Amino acid sequence: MLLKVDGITKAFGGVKAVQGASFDVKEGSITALIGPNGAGKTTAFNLVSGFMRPDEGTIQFDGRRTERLSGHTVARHGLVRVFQTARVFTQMTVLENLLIAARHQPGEKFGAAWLMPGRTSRREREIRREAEERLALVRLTHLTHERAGALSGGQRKLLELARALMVQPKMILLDEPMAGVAPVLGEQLMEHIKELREKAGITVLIIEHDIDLVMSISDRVIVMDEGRVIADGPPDAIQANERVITAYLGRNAGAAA
Ligand SMILES: Nc1ncnc2c1ncn2[C@@H]1O[C@H](COP(=O)(O)OP(=O)(O)OP(=O)(O)O)[C@@H](O)[C@H]1O
Repeated sequence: MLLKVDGITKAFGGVKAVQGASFDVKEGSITALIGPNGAGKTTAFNLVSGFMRPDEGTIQFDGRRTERLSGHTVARHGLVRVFQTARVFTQMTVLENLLIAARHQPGEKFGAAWLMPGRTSRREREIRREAEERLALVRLTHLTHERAGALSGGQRKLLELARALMVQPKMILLDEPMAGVAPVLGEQLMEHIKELREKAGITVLIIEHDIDLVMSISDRVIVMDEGRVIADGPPDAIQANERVITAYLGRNAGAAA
């Protein structure tokens, strides 16, 4: 197991967003985290990625306890979060967005020298080649020198994904990557996610509301409801699970009433 989450709890005032949730993510898997609105999925992501500290419980990533570490440190250990809203630098080109991300790699001490023509070392050329590879992986090569601000929402998400890959993560957390993306680009994005696992061996944990998509892409599905993990298993078993059906249908019936 690459990630082991044991009994994490997080409350905001009186609201227990996550209540003693435990789950594991196997190395090399695509695992989906699903559940009705307010189930605690985003809070669980915040805890796992070091953006928040749990009130209780432990988190182990790649054999190391991480629940007290900052998001920055967790990312340096190889667990990187890709945001629902792409946070690209709009004034920079697509390529520059990736080069900047590489600066935060462990061991990178130099400044923005490689953004200046004529001052490229071997390492800088390597980084540039890596950036070009990442852009090819998400099919953005044709936009390499375009200003990031000119990209569509879906393209920005692909850029954000490529940027997260610049730090060579072992695992990425994707929060609703399909939200607001045109269907054609969404399908491509899914293909890229599968390729990440197949070609780069990256482990993926994904929050996604589109159940059909979750069922088609993931090896395992973890279901949360009211801050707890209520089911965990392969997609077909989850689809047939009575507690899961009740959690979703019960909520929908309530909303319709
Ligand atoms: N920073 C916060 N302050 C107060 N309450 C919060 C905060 N973050 C989350 N909550 C509450 O915690 C509960 C779980 O929220 P969370 O966003 O983790 O659920 P979710 O499963 O990601 O939902 P959605 O699918 O709607 O994004 C909700 O009741 C939410 O209102």
